[in-house]
Amino acid sequence: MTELSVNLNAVAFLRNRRGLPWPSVVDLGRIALEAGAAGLTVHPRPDERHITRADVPDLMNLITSEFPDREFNIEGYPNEAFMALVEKIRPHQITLVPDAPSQPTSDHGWDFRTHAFKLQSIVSRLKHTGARLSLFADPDPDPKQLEAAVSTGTDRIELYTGPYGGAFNDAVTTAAELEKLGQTADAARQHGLGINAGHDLTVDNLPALVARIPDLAEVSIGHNLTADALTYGMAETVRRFRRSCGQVV
Ligand SMILES: CC(=O)[C@@H](O)[C@H](O)COP(=O)(O)O
Ligand SMILES: NCC(=O)COP(=O)(O)O
Repeated sequence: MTELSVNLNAVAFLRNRRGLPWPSVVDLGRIALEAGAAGLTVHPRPDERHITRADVPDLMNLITSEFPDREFNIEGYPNEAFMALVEKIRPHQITLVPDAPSQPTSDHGWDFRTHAFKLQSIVSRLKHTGARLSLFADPDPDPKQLEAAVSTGTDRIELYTGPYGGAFNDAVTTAAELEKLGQTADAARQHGLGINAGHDLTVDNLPALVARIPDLAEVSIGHNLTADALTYGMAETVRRFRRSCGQVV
């Protein structure tokens, strides 16, 4: 079954517009978990444009104290500050992305052939936290790329679905991007890697993705989910996204 992890970045972005404590990422995270989300995801970027480092222990405490059967996934670039944060928090999953500090968003995965050696020591160090490791990956079924990903010691890759999600008004490109994702997932499976996915996923594009990648373990979704929550509320939105993942709600 494909699990849904709710990314709270956009909630934090709205909160940060003013020096006020609402909307609360903890309160919205609680509603999402009560509605059946398998976990929460945050991406505490160096500039704290949305999720701050202070948010992270509050959200981990929410899960460990109120939802001990759910997961906390922390995403980020493995600089020393990020490594120290996740080593202190010890989340259930750590997702490493190759983002530069100034990047507007995550818009590409790791080039494993270039970065495997660097990632090996980072993955090895972070495994001592007890977390599952996931590495952000472009849709690229090249066996050399997947072999390099395996050499890092990672448990999973997270397929970058931005090009797929961004082609929402172009059926031909959508189909082509979906097949690239599917072929990459097929290759990853053959190499023993678990498969996550994320970026610009919606209730409309999720069903085809889950159908093409039936063992897709987890999708992490924030931007469009938060937009829908403005219309339907967080609880009903989580239920809508869970149904789009094929879950019986
Ligand atoms: C890795 C990924 O695609 C997203 O989880 C990322 O966290 C998006 O970052 P922003 O919310 O800052 O755009
Ligand atoms: N890893 C993807 C994620 O957590 C959220 O991406 P998006 O839904 O905000 O594009």
